Amino acid sequence: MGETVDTSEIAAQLGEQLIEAILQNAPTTDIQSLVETGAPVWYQNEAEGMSPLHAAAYTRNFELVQFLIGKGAVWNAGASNGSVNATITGSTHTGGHDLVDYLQNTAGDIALSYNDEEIYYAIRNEGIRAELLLNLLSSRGGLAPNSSTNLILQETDATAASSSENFLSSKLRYTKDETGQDICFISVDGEDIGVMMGWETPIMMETVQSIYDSLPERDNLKVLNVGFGLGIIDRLFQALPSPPAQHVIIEPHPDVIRYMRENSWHMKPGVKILEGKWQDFVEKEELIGLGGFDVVYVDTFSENYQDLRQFFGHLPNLLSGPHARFSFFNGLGATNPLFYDVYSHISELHLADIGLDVQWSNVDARPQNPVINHTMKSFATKFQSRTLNLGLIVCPSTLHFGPIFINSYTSGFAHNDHIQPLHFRPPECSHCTCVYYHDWHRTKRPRPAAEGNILPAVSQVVSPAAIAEKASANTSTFSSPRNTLSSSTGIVVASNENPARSAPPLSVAQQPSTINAGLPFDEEAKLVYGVVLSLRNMVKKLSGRDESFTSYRTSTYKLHLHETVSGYKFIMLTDPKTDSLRFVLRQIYAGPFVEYVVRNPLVNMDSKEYGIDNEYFRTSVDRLVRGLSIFA
Ligand SMILES: C[S@@+](CC[C@H](N)C(=O)[O-])C[C@H]1O[C@@H](n2cnc3c(N)ncnc32)[C@H](O)[C@@H]1O
Repeated sequence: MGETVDTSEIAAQLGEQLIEAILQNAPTTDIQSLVETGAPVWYQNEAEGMSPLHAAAYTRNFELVQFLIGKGAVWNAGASNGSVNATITGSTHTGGHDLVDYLQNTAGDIALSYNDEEIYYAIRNEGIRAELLLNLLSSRGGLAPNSSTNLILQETDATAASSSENFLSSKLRYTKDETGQDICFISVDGEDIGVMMGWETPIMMETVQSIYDSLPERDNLKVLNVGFGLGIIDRLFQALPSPPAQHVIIEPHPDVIRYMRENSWHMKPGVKILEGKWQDFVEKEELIGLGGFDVVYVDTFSENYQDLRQFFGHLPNLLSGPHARFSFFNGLGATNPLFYDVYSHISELHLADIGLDVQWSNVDARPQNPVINHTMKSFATKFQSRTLNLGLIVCPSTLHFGPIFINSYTSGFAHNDHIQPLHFRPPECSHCTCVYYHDWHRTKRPRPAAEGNILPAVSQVVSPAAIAEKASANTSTFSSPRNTLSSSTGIVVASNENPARSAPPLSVAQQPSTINAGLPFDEEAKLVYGVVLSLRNMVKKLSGRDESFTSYRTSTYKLHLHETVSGYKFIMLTDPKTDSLRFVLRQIYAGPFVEYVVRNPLVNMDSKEYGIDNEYFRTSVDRLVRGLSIFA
């Protein structure tokens, strides 16, 4: 008997070869012949979740991106480590499910992080095409509703945030946030998830204003609102110069209905409350018999795009005529710009199917006084509202083609296979300003920076002994967003706090690290930055071409560099034996940094007075680094 051939292993080898060739900028013809001879374009490696399309996006090779898409590359690879199981919800209120995380960037996200519109649009358009096709197939029964390639159809879990049934039977809590704004929560797995938050008011205001301004007739309006929540939009409808003659609200949740009753909504003139889900009424005389509506607005919770699309199908029966306006709160993939973009377009196309014309407009609805909690953070992106000819769609999150400020380097000297601290600094500084510090392991610890030499939100070097005591059972502690992370081996890390509120500095006697200490870490950072700049310039001069260096090795450490096209640098120092960490640096940049720093409006990247530290970034970087094989 002949030997068994392991085809998956061969595919993996070819896939790796293909990715490597792309990253090495091999000639396009070589890459094409690799694909022609069987290298799988759908391949996604386990170590980094990288696909050929990711690699082409990293190297900004548009021609290759087009070629790979033409050959069947998966546009949303990375959405969940190869098998897509994200749910696109039909309303805003996704219950905090992130569609991607730091290891789950799609190739489109990478293009976006480079501000590469050409590549981004090629991938996005492929996304629209593929998702439309999958929608069509599923609606004709040609595809199982939980196909692993389709973004929209699969429920990720059955918590109250993603299952309508569970949501409707869970307890809701109405309260005020710390800025005094109304907020409505449910608890999912012990975490409070905002169903509706007062800071979304500007989005609702923009919606009502745009609808109202575009109505040819404003008297005797008939308005239908699906999903009361905090009643923000209903209050705004009621506050119009000519309030609706008829105002129908569909709401199924018993706690919301109780809240409505407590606030006398059942008594308001012209208001009719239909207690139940829209699905219960949409074909019933009770609703249809009320006559066509001039305005229909939908903002539910825990429903997905399939539900929303079903609702679209009923619009011709609900709207009063060509002058009528329809709008919905668009949270389609709102935590990821690519999915958001793809699904905004898909909804537009599906609305066109039923004769609705779409117009979009923008609204910046960033919270003025952001409350730092998980829910708020995941939605605290720049908001966008989109106006329709026959309605208005409001969308959280916006495409980010603005400049991206990134500059990072690591400092310190390695021991074992462990990686040393990371520092980030704004690119404009001619001297080194440390805006982030993270250390995993080292024998020769840096000393604390001189007073006044580091920015708020940048870590202080503290005693490993003190840390070790605190975190004895835990090798990595992120107990609070503004907390101290400790590594099992010592040192530092973070405080995102105002120094005045931070823990008091350790006394000299408490600082055993000084005996074996290296330079103060701010000095060390400057030194590394200087070395990198000099080497970079030297390489450029010597090569006489547009060449850059990506690493160098001494007998005691190895320095890895990733420089983005926009000129920012990511640097790590490791043990000299470590293999290339270029991909890891790229991942830190395209993953945690873009996700939690660049796209986080709470981080002021231009600031020379404040660091960029934040819980999500730190946790993601730590998890990414600790997951590396060299860390094992
Ligand atoms: C995000 S809130 C709406 C917020 C509202 N737009 C406002 O301005 O305050 C979602 C509401 O939709 C309701 N809801 C959930 N599923 C629904 C369904 N199938 N039909 C009608 N309402 C639903 C929820 O109970 C909740 O009150």
